[in-house]
Amino acid sequence: MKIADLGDVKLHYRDDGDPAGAPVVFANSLGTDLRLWDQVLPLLPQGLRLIRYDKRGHGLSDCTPAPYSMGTLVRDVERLLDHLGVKECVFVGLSIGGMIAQGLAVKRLDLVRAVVLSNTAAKIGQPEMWADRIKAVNEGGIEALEGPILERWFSKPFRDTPEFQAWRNMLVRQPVEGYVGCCAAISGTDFYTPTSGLRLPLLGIAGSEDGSTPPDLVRETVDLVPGSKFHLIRKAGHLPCVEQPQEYAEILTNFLKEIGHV
Ligand SMILES: O=C(O)CC1=CCC(=O)O1
Repeated sequence: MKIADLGDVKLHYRDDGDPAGAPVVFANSLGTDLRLWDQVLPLLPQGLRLIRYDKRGHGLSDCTPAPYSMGTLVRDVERLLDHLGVKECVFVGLSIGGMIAQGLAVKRLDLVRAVVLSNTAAKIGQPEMWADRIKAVNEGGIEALEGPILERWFSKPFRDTPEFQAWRNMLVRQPVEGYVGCCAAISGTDFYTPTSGLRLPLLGIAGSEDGSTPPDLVRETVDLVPGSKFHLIRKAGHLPCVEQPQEYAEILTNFLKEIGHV
């Protein structure tokens, strides 16, 4: 098991693939851990260095007291990548992971040469909505909201599969502190202006059934950066890397090839 001790927080991460290969870094969504990418990584080309991590309050990383700020979450991965000696990675971020991707790209262009913004936006939801969610989860646990969350995460057919139950388990076992900590970080984030200034290769990915960050919202952010590409995955909700891993890996592979990362 790999743990990076960053002083105020210890982060759990995995560093797979070719240690000398071009790095690709993956950041997970709210309420999920690095297993989010389990089905995609084996389908990517050989020769890449594949790094993923559990953000603060999630998975096996430390769960520090809420609330968190987006600045803290960006600084965590910045320090993790410095610790690992990573430069010029392709950063793939899903949902809050995609917000972290935007924040990191704006701050550290030496670390990020291209971004994949999956099921994310420069701004997700309104502060009132996040305040309601934080209150509901603090009072009733994640189970209080699991139904609507899982409906946003997955398309109806997927919710009838045995695999669905495992993802539900991941969600409801998520520590409340880490969950509401990250809700606060999302609530306080509006990256429209900084993201508009980015000039780097960018691929946007959306899921046709995504109830959290619908395709039009993802597209709006992707279009802030001239020359960006956009791909809609059908028959998938907020987590297309889970529902359609083959297509997800294919789109990502094509992008990595186009920008000469493989
Ligand atoms: O729970 C949701 O609505 C999905 C989600 C929003 C931000 C994130 O990271 O996941």
